[in-house]
Amino acid sequence: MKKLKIYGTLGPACQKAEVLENMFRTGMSGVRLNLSHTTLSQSKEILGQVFQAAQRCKIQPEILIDMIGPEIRTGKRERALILEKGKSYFLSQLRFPDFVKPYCIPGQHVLVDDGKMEIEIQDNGQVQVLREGILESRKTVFFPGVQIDCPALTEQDVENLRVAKDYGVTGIMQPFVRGPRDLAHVKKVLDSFGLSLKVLAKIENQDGIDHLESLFPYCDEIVIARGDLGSSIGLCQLPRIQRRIEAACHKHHKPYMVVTEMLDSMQRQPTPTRAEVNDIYDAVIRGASSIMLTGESAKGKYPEEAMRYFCTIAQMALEDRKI
Ligand SMILES: Nc1ncnc2c1ncn2[C@@H]1O[C@H](COP(=O)(O)OP(=O)(O)O)[C@@H](O)[C@H]1O
Ligand SMILES: C=C(OP(=O)(O)O)C(=O)O
Repeated sequence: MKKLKIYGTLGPACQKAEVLENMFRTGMSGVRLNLSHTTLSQSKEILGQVFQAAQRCKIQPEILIDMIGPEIRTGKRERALILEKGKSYFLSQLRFPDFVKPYCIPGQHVLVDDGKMEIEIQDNGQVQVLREGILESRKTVFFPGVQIDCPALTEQDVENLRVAKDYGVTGIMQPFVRGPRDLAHVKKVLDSFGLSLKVLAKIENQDGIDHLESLFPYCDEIVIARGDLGSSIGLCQLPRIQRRIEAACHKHHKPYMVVTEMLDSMQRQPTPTRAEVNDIYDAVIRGASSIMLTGESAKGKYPEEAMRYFCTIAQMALEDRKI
């Protein structure tokens, strides 16, 4: 049986070598750097700490970079914007990228930050808040029912790939894969830089689901990216779609990762919920090849404790999987 890989997302909460060392000691196999929030050259210090911590634990760490790709996000902001239910705000306050402006027509609903917030576009350059929340920097934006065309890789992505070798990157996560063409394009860019990195295809919308099996020859691993996937297909559909993707991967012997909100409550509390411990055990016993923490390790209050729970439960499920 193959070893389970366990990842943590890098961010301000875990950027100390001691914190990273504790995470490696409890069983973390590698890290993911989300390049929607930073660049490789801005992450030199944190990656240096990753290698230092891994070396102390005699681990060769996996370094995954998550590309910007066709993902749509709000702009950077120094201070969070509180969006109150029922209130109106200027669209410009939300800092959507310019290329989505033609789709901002009155009546259009938009999900923000993996659907935590929802707004409706109005006819006076304003939006009304349907589901309230706090809008921080660079959060995901999803227009239900609208096809927005974007390139597979942005210029920033290509620049990050150009220097990937210098930073010890071992794999790339391609967001919102819409079909084999996206992965063929990624492969072409990797080849042009002489990179032979592992390619992980993130399934985040209906296009990805519809083309799933045709992606298998073009990637090393499938990622069930439940954050954006939940917004795209509707949260109530998520469990059945997760299981369908898992079944297709098993049928074709394709490794897959399960990710997002696996220990979400541990961003704020030192212990997980019963549902979360079940989710981790279930994902591993059903055959995930890897699992990953996101906000819990990147910006949560308890990154080490979260990784400890994550690894302990995953290890237990892995032992039970042998039965
Ligand atoms: N490299 C980083 N620098 C600063 N903040 C980060 C970084 N990576 C992640 N974060 C923070 O942690 C949150 C959760 O991480 P992640 O799941 O990767 O992002 P998102 O949910 O935005 O896709 C991000 O929204 C962001 O607030
Ligand atoms: C991991 C995910 O991607 P991102 O953090 O880029 O939204 C997700 O959508 O589940």
